[in-house]
Amino acid sequence: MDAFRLLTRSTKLKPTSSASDSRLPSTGKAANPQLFRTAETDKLESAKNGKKRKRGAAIQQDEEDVPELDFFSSNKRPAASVTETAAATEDAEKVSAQDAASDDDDSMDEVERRTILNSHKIKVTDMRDLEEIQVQPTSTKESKKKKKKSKKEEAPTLSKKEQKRARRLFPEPLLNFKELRSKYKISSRLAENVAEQGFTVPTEVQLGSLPLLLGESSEPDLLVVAPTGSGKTLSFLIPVINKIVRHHHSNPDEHGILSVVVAPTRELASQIVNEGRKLVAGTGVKITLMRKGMRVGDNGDGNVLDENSEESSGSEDEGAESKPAKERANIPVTKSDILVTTPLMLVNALSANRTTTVATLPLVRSLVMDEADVLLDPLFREQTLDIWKACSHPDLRVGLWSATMGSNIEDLTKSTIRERLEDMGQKPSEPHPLLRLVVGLKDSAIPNIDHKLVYAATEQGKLMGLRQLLRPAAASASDIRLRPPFLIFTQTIPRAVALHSELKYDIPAEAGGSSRIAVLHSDLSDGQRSDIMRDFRKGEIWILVTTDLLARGVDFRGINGVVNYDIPNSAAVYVHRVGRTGRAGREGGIAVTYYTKEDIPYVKSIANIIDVSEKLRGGEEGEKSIQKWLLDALPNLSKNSKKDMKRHGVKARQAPRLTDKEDDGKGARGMRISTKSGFERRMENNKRGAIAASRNRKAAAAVSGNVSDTGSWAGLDD
Ligand SMILES: Nc1ncnc2c1ncn2[C@@H]1O[C@H](COP(=O)(O)OP(=O)(O)OP(=O)(O)O)[C@@H](O)[C@H]1O
Repeated sequence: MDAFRLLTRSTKLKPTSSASDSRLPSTGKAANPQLFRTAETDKLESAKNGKKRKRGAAIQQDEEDVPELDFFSSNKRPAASVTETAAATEDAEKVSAQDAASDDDDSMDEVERRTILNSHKIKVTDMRDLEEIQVQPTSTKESKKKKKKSKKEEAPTLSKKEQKRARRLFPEPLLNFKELRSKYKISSRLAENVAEQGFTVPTEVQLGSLPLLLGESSEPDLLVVAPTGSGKTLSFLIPVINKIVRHHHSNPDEHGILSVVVAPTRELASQIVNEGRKLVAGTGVKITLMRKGMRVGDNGDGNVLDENSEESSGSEDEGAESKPAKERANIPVTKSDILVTTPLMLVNALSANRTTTVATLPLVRSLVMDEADVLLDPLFREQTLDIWKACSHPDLRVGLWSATMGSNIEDLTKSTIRERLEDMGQKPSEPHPLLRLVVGLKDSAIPNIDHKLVYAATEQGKLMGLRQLLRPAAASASDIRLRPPFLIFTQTIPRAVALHSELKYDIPAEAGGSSRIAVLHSDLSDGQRSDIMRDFRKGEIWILVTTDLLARGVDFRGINGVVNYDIPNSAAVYVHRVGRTGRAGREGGIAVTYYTKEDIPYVKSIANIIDVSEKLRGGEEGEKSIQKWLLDALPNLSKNSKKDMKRHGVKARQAPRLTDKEDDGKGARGMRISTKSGFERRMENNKRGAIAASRNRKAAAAVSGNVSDTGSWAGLDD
């Protein structure tokens, strides 16, 4: 068969049975959030857990007690639970401390640890040079002993395999959330706040990373690569908050920014603050979202944060920065412990919009980089490194978290840690390792979603395919069925705008009309962006057209699917985009990727990711959507073309930015997103609406007393 015809065959589409509708992410039924485990370790873990439960179940919740999760909203907490009462905290500290004492001697032997970590596909590695590991062994007692064994002489002769083995660590895993208090002695109020989230089982990344960050060994610098939606936020927030609670106890007079969390987008930063607020309630720790106009940096009295400007939320106003110096001096200064920020926002604040040298943040002991690979990518690298270097405390620990991490990022991390120490001329109070924790296969997509790679030939073909997708009611058995809510990704802002204006009249008035579909991108104001995010989370918007702005980190729990209307610029972007569905182990999410003739050179890396994800999932060869013939037939991309694609996307879609006047909402000519004019579609839509309304009136008259279900999603009728 001719190679082109071969390539243009779409992957096999499995009809989605109606039964699968009942297990959609939006139905809110959270499965076990762990992606990898075996029956053998289930038994081992429950045996261990059983032993502990007998001693007291203050924090661990039983399966039956778990509240059902809402249609992609955040967990609700009873108002009373968040009131900050110091007395209650103290009482709880005493009770839980008694519990804690009874659980002390429950450590596992190395075989058990290995079994559990391996079955959850958790791999912990010491990233330092072998010589360093021998001089300063850390982590578990056993690995310490091993490494002490005259490794000095052995090191130069070790084979690569042996070196790998020497670096491998098997720390104790966290079996349940109760252990946070009983074994790791975290603040009782924090432990309660975690328990109130209603989570029953720690996810793999929590299971592996929390003991490393909370254990007795010296806190490491940590690089974590774990699947999308696997609970990394909780994994870094718990240790950061706990460290600050401890700090407040031991240094009651030292207040200021003790931790900085950096995230690439405002949407993600604000989500981290929301998660953080649930965890800090009643602990005395304060978490703040960085906003324009806030004053931060060393004023000689530690780090200050001008909170007056925080109230200027959402708007683009210049806040305190624009106020005369006299007025600014009178602004009451409140101190925050955790600052969550985008890189540019903090660097601008530290350097008066790049007009001065970057001020320091001398009290910061923890720097968390969420989506670290993108923060250290050339796009943000300079700003992120400036922040890293501004954190001048010798005992700073860094955490780098993402679902994807190239080896170049690991190298950059190692060299930055080294350079920073050299520049400072001051040694940390105790030596500590740089560890790497990987869950599953590095840089792979989650195995619990269905991937569909669909050849659409042309731009028009994609639009037709998408419209087909919007009509689940009319779909035949062989079609893909995707129920809202879902996200649609495009390559550029003009294309997102154009696709939105093309689709918005497709939604019948009786189903909510154009208000059900929205577009979100970085050209919108802060206020517009947060309104759209809020409405999508509330379920008022069903379809959100967006750019890679929302590709990373953003957690809409009940999203049923993701449509890559334009193929992603890299395999990593694919992993993050599709990871917006299938969060916390939810099954039933779908990721549809359309590709055209122009895209064929770029599809192989995506097909490979899908192939690996399907292998991780297991199942029959015939059930896989990526067949071997497709992988063999797709061309490989050169290194340079990959780089070019990562930077600019598919060339043909790089629409020159149109001015507002020129923008007809349809993007550049050759790559227009349009089948009919907006006017034609509006007229058609009005006509459809009138017919449907008249049909409804007749039906309502016939069946009196029955409430019509026009608000629910039944697809878009022709
Ligand atoms: N142990 C748990 N059990 C069930 N749900 C959990 C657990 N831990 C976290 N979650 C939920 O899982 C969802 C995803 O978590 P989070 O946003 O931290 O993922 P992530 O690993 O940071 O993903 P991404 O790589 O996409 O940023 C959240 O809704 C969170 O509340």
